[in-house]
Amino acid sequence: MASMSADLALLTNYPIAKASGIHLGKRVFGVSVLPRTIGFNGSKFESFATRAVMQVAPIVEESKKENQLGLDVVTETELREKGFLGMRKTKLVCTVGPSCCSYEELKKLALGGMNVARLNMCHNTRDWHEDVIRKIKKLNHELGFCVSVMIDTEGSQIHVADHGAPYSVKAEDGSIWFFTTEQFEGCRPFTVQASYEGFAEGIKEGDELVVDGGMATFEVIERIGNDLRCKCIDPGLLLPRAKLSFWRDGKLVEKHHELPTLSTKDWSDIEFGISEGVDFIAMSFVKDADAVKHLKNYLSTKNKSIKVLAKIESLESLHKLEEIVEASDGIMVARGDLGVEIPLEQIPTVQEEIIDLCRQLNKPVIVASQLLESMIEYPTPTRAEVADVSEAVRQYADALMLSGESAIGSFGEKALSVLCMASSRMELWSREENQRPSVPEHKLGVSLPDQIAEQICNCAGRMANNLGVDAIFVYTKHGKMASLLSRNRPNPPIFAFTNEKSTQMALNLQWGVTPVLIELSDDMEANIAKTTDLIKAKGMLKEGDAVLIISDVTRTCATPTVYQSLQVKVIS
Ligand SMILES: Nc1ncnc2c1ncn2[C@@H]1O[C@H](COP(=O)(O)OP(=O)(O)O)[C@@H](O)[C@H]1O
Ligand SMILES: C=C(OP(=O)(O)O)C(=O)O
Ligand SMILES: [K+]
Ligand SMILES: [Mg+2]
Repeated sequence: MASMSADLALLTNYPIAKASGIHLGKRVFGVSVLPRTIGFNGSKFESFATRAVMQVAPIVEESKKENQLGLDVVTETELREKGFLGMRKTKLVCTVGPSCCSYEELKKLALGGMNVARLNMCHNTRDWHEDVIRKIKKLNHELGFCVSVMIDTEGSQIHVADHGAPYSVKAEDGSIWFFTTEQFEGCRPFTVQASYEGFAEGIKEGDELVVDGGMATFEVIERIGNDLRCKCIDPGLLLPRAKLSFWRDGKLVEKHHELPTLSTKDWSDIEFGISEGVDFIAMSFVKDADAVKHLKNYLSTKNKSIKVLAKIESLESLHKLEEIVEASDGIMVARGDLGVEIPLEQIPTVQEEIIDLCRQLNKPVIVASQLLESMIEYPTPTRAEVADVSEAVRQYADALMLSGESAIGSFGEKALSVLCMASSRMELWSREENQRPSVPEHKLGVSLPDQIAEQICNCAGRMANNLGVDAIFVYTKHGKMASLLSRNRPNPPIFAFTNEKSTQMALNLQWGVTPVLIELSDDMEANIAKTTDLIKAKGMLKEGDAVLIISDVTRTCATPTVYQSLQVKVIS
């Protein structure tokens, strides 16, 4: 007879237990929990992080004094150290949690290359989130960083269940378990609480209940009111807040349509985000374009330019992928929940399809969840994790995201430096050896000016590569031209000069774009002269360097029909 037991001494602490899930997920990941030798690049990662911190610190002070050119301190350091072509293109998002929420810890992540800080509203209190957002704004304001803030809604997670204990619990083969919606304190043997009243609705005898995408599987043997009696048919671990899915005849039983995408709590979190001036709202469990449009309309009535990202994490969202991508300002491939709703072996191809579609439709895309999961616990990643990160970079995702690695892990900074190193390496390889076509076939523009903008950016991308220019400068109000350039994934970095703070913060998520906040006038020649002079004065541009210049703000009365222009300037 099976007994409910805490599994392994290693798994008595919740965060560690969760992290270990990936190692112990028998048929899922099959990586052992044997102590691993730390060698390889361990010391290299460390020295990289230390070096970055040491060298950026004096520049932080300097740039505070005279910062006519709104270039953030981290980019400035990277540019000085590595030159234009050495700049990292892939953007990095870090989830903030208890392991990295102090001012000093956040500063280290900012120095380490965090472009966007993500706050998962599923966890912690309003006061805690407010405190973190204010610290990030303070870092930006006082030390010259440029870290955007994203809140991620809780959404209606109908399939979360808890066994009441803070550690993982083992389900043995043939053991009988009770999944209930009854709320009670503490834990009862063989009893799991489901988070949502209607979780068993539509579920029949013989259906399969799968925990965390395959950690354990049960067969439903009886439905009693809202509750289910189940038999374990594939033993494994139940972690706290485990994700559940139901399967019938090898197909997922879809249930998300039962609840609204944005709950009352989500709306209250959104109001909070608006009042705190966040830059992005990531919507969990998006089912169709309507929810995205609804939130975007709401934000526009409030005159807010907050960007709405749709998280692709359910089968339903895959059915309506194109309309969701079109309606949103960006996408997150939320592999954690997605892996519960589709067979795991489909994740890699689905990820690539989503990334390709986002590029076609010109929306930034983040690849999220379990990128360096073992680093929650260990100071080096598995080789397989580095390969996964590199593959996302090769597929040209705009951004990569850390979850538990930064939120609760002991090696968040190091995990960030692994992302930096692995993405820089793969970007270099892609540039030199990867022959994938750089311009997607899909045409976006409907109006003539939009078509012109798109064609100019497509040509500019090719031209920049063919001419081997050092950098691309784009002058943009709302970021459209900058994103169209980024879409072509050109070799040189794209400097996007804008006079809109919200544009600067939104472009932080876009591949290869360095947003720079600066006063722009109607006189484009004056803008170009001013920005090149400022960059030259900082020693970042020298005689003979070539810059490709694109603008979409030349709609002056003198040249009413010229919407966009493209020129190459060789610095004298
Ligand atoms: N703001 C926070 N406060 C406390 N813990 C957090 C916070 N954000 C994230 N975490 C922890 O980090 C883990 C990984 O984060 P994430 O992947 O965003 O959440 P989830 O596991 O709920 O999908 C969470 O399970 C939780 O334990
Ligand atoms: C990023 C994800 O969402 P969350 O962490 O909010 O569950 C995910 O499911 O992969
Ligand atoms: K969430
Ligand atoms: Mg999720």
